[in-house]
Amino acid sequence: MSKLVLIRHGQSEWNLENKFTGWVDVNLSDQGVKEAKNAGKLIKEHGLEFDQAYTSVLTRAIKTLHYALAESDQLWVPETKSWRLNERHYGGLQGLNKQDTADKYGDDQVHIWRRSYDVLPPKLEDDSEFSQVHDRRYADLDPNIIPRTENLKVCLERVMPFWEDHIAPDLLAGKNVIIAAHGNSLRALTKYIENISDADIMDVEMKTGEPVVYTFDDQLKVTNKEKLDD
Ligand SMILES: O=C(O)[C@@H](CO)OP(=O)(O)O
Repeated sequence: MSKLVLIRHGQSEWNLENKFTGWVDVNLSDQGVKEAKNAGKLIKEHGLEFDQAYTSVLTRAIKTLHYALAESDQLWVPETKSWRLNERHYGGLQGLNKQDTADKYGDDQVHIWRRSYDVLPPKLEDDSEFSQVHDRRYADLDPNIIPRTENLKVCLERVMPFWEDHIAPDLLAGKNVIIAAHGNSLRALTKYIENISDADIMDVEMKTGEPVVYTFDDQLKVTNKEKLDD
């Protein structure tokens, strides 16, 4: 039996400002730091011990992982960062205020962009200040693979190779794994793990800083799911 803990990063500065974030590398807010530390406290209280940690290449998720591991006395756990765990790329919406965008395009359109499984937001131009095409952290990625926009379907397609190559083999080897990532990259993983339909995934939300604990049998079937809160 192995355990997998998923944590969405604590509240970010752009969560607080209600801006579409995606691949833009914003920091945790003060509240987000508190949430990340509280996640570590809950992990410790529940006696969860990890063999491997994974996170994205975005500061808000990396810091959340570190606060949670530090708080549970496990900062030593081996960790791997991957762009495949990054937030869903929000395309041309990155950097825009969500309420202003709803006022301009309507609540329904914004809900479709945010939660539909397969509708793509408009593409982000490469010369935008919110583009990642010239970001050094993606220098060894084929520039054509760097997203210009993603929906949840595309996000799931780029998360899955990481599941197949890293996470699933760890769980099958009996390791306990923690992943600190993002609302939508974790919704994508949740869809796969729980076999949620394209329609039903629209209603699944991840709370910031709330650890979700799965227990798997040796065939990688979920035998238990628990959300840790105070
Ligand atoms: O802005 C984002 O990148 C995400 C997560 O904060 O927002 P949403 O809730 O719209 O998926």
